[in-house]
Amino acid sequence: MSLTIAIDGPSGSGKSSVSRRVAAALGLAYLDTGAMYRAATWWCVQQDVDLSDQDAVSALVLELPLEMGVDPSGPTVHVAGTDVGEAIRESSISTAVSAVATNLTVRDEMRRLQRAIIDAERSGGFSSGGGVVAEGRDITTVVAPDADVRMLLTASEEARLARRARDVHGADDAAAVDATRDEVLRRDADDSTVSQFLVAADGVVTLDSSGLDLEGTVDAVLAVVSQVTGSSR
Ligand SMILES: Nc1ncnc2c1ncn2[C@@H]1O[C@H](COP(=O)(O)OP(=O)(O)O)[C@@H](O)[C@H]1O
Ligand SMILES: Nc1ccn([C@H]2C[C@H](O)[C@@H](COP(=O)(O)OP(=O)(O)O)O2)c(=O)n1
Repeated sequence: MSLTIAIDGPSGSGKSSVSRRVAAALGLAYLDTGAMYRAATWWCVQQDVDLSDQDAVSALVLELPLEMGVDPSGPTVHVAGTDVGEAIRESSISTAVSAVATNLTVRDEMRRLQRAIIDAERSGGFSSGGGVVAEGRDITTVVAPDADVRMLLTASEEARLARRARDVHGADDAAAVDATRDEVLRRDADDSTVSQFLVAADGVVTLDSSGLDLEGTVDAVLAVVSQVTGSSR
């Protein structure tokens, strides 16, 4: 049986880490849609385009030579044959990505690509039975509102800042948390002008991971999947 799981949430809520593990546990493909917006941003920066020039950014992204690898044990992102998996996580990209992700032509194109990948995986790409865990900001609402399981992963601002500070600066003291505010809070504010990921839409199950560790959050998602699908696969 093919299974599509859609997970949205703000920065640092744990979408990527949790979705990847859920996909591995269920033998499904894993699609990180945020990585696609990051790759588009990397490409525009590489091509020296002014990110505030909406037309120039749109034109470039419509030709984006992007390839997403969806194996949860080693997801990959290639642009024009270059492995950009690490480069797209740099702070310079995190700071710039919302300018590209709020461009509506870019969003249309990214959604088209995301639906194509999800559809291909539904009918058996990575997973023999077919299926995918796709995560981002508008997967439950716009990209795959027909997913079998739709979840909003949340966490308190404090937990999200501390997690991102540990990831980026290796510490969660006051200075590290402060240095992370722009990457988390300003970005969420900008991103939420074009996507609704702070409150669950109708039919979307909310999971607050503030008081859970990674393993506990994965287990909680798997429990929701079992409940919704009526099987533990
Ligand atoms: N309960 C939890 N759920 C998910 N991630 C957690 C949890 N506690 C700590 N973390 C850590 O927080 C970070 C979450 O980052 P990430 O998965 O990139 O979030 P997002 O994709 O939502 O921005 C990871 O380093 C992860 O290991
Ligand atoms: N479906 C999506 C996924 C991500 N985005 C945007 C919002 C984010 O600022 C960037 C990067 O997303 P990503 O999930 O990598 O962000 P995190 O750093 O994990 O919080 O892309 C989006 O607009 N729609």
